[in-house]
Amino acid sequence: MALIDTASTMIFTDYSSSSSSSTARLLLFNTAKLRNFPKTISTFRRSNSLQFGISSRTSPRTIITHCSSSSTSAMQVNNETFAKVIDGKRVAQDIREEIGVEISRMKEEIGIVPGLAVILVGDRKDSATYVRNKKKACDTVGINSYEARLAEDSTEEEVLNHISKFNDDPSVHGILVQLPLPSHMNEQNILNAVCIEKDVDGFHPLNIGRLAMRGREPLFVPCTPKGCIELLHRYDIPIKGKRAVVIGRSNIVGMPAALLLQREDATVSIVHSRTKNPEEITRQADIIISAVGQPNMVRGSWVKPGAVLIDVGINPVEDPASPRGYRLVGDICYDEARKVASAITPVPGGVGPMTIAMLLSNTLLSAKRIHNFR
Ligand SMILES: NC(=O)C1=CN([C@@H]2O[C@H](COP(=O)(O)OP(=O)(O)OC[C@H]3O[C@@H](n4cnc5c(N)ncnc54)[C@H](OP(=O)(O)O)[C@@H]3O)[C@@H](O)[C@H]2O)C=CC1
Ligand SMILES: Nc1nc(=O)c2c([nH]1)NC[C@@H]1CN(c3ccc(C(=O)N[C@@H](CCC(=O)O)C(=O)O)cc3)C=[N+]21
Repeated sequence: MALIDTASTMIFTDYSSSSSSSTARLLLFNTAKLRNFPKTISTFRRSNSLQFGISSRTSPRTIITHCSSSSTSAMQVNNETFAKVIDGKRVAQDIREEIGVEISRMKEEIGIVPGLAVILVGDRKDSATYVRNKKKACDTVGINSYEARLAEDSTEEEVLNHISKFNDDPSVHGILVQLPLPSHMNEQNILNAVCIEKDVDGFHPLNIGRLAMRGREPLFVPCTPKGCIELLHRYDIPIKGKRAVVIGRSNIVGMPAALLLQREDATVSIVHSRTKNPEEITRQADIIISAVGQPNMVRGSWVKPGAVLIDVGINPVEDPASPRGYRLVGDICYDEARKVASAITPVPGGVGPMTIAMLLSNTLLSAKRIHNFR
């Protein structure tokens, strides 16, 4: 268990008020394995003996570090140029409107309404929130949503039965199994069972394999990496011939993001937890996509002047001033990096909303393909 005192908490809060603080101390949760954060934090709050800490169910590691902007703080008020903010929330909204128009056209012309089925296993609060948000997003564009909720102690077979039912259901065009799954389940078996024509997450090995191969086309591209590239396109940020660095190599974000950048003719390097001197590599990048799950890991000094920064990380950090008791920050130390970069995505309001927009887009794409509608 880690402890933090009230004084540190105060300094931490100062950081959120951004421009006036030159040095801030943050309590950093190691959230790579801590996606049930609202639950975890409410657990902290119930504890009398701790201000906050990491529960034993999650990561044992609490890091306290600095995310300062001291090298540039002298110029903070005057003469400072800030990176353009890549507004994922706005772009996602535009995309949703475009999708809504297409869905109406499809319904009018062939009487088909796309359907998305989500399978949620267990009672993680964050997963339940994501699933609720996906359902709301479906409602706003006119996609029918179907949901299967299974108890934490369900068997793999029960999950496979639901997948099989949705595979066979003609009103379902997309199937998403919310991750992570309970640890007693074999994620590979379950993701393999989703038929590739309905694999709107793009996590099936055949879709990933095709993404990796030249001359092959996946039926679906994973939503988060697709959203990152879409943001670059919509902001007219060139990728071809650029040096791109992806931080993180997970199956769902880092690895497919690197493959997509390569498909866009970037020269790609991948930084992971075993990389030595990652900042030497990131400093060469024209484009950085960070998907690590370490709050504020990428400092201003890691960034080449003028680079474009896409921050996938969603990391909860304690914030007593926030109604939820925490707030979300990215992997990139935003206040430092925006003084060096030419463009940057915020957290929240950057990649997150794009992930959901891409899920809707993949569901529409699937329904169009299945019904041969152009
Ligand atoms: N905005 C969105 O829509 C989404 C956001 N996310 C967020 O993105 C982040 C990453 O998610 P995900 O890919 O699923 O996470 P994973 O934990 O699966 O992967 C994290 C990756 O980061 C690498 N890594 C961990 N620590 C370091 C370090 N200190 N230096 C360099 N690399 C490191 C790991 O390396 P190694 O392989 O060596 O272990 C791993 O490849 C999380 O914050 C998650 O919440 C995720 C999905 C969607
Ligand atoms: N099968 C599967 N597919 C996924 O795509 C998948 C998953 N499992 N498991 C969990 C991760 C995480 N993820 C996010 C989606 C949206 C936001 C999002 O909209 N975030 C908002 C903030 C929301 C808030 O304020 O809580 C934002 O960044 O602005 C974040 C994260 C999808 N994931």
